[in-house]
Amino acid sequence: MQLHQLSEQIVDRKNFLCIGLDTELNKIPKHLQQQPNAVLHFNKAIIDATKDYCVSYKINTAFYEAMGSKGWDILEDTLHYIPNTHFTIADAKRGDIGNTAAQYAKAFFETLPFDAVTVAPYMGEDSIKPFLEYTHKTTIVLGLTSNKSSEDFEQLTVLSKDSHSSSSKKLYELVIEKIASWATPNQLMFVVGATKASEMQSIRAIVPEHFFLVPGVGTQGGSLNEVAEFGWNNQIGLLVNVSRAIIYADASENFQQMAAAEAAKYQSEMAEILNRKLRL
Ligand SMILES: O=C(O)c1cc(=O)[nH]c(=O)n1[C@@H]1O[C@H](COP(=O)(O)O)[C@@H](O)[C@H]1O
Repeated sequence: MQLHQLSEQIVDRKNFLCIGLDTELNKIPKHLQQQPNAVLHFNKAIIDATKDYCVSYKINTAFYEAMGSKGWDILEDTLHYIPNTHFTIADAKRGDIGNTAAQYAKAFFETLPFDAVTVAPYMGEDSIKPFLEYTHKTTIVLGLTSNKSSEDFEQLTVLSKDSHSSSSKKLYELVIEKIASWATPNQLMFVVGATKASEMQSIRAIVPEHFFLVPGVGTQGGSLNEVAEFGWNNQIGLLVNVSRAIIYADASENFQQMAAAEAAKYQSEMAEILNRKLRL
């Protein structure tokens, strides 16, 4: 699925919710933990329960890599279980020199049929371009991340020079501005954390047309209304990820109903925002 199709799904399904499948064996309901292939079983149950309330699933590869080769099989089986009406993201945060980046791109876009992959931009152009060569896929670049440590590097003020002038900017602003010139908004998204909603407005001014992947609503405390207030663009432009607050909504035998109820709550808040914004 490409980004224009994701926009259509958002309007049709009346939500811009991405559910993060950050599954850990010791956090899933106790009664499932002893079953063979418990993590896959849990993921399928969560997808069955929530697919009507979201438009996307994000599989954070770390949770599967941590399980060894069995984990990679579960990741693959989970991906194939997701309906093709949903936008699929490999949250892998890759970033390496050109020939290695080309192998990462092949891994997530060819060997595995993900629609999108997250990448870390700090090794520069040759680490991103191999992903952008897949013009029918989406590359999601970390912009301003939701964690406190984004202060360490992303938020540093740097001097930006070209042949005519120099000005000071935040490093993440420079990164977003430069990378936006490497591909069209049809194949490029930026991660902007929901915990950084106030900065979202100035990022929108740099990239008015791009989709943002917005993690940090839910357990990390970001506000959905603030995200909609500051991150909205004229094509909606927002995909909000929630992981733990939905998938671990309940640890009892009712976990599916409770995950569905939590996802439905986000969906209806988003439907209200869409109604309000699209009427303007
Ligand atoms: O790229 C991401 O998805 C990401 C970027 C970021 O700035 N902050 C962030 O939390 N994430 C991811 O988004 C998910 C957030 O999970 P919850 O806090 O449980 O909703 C995790 O998979 C994180 O790795």
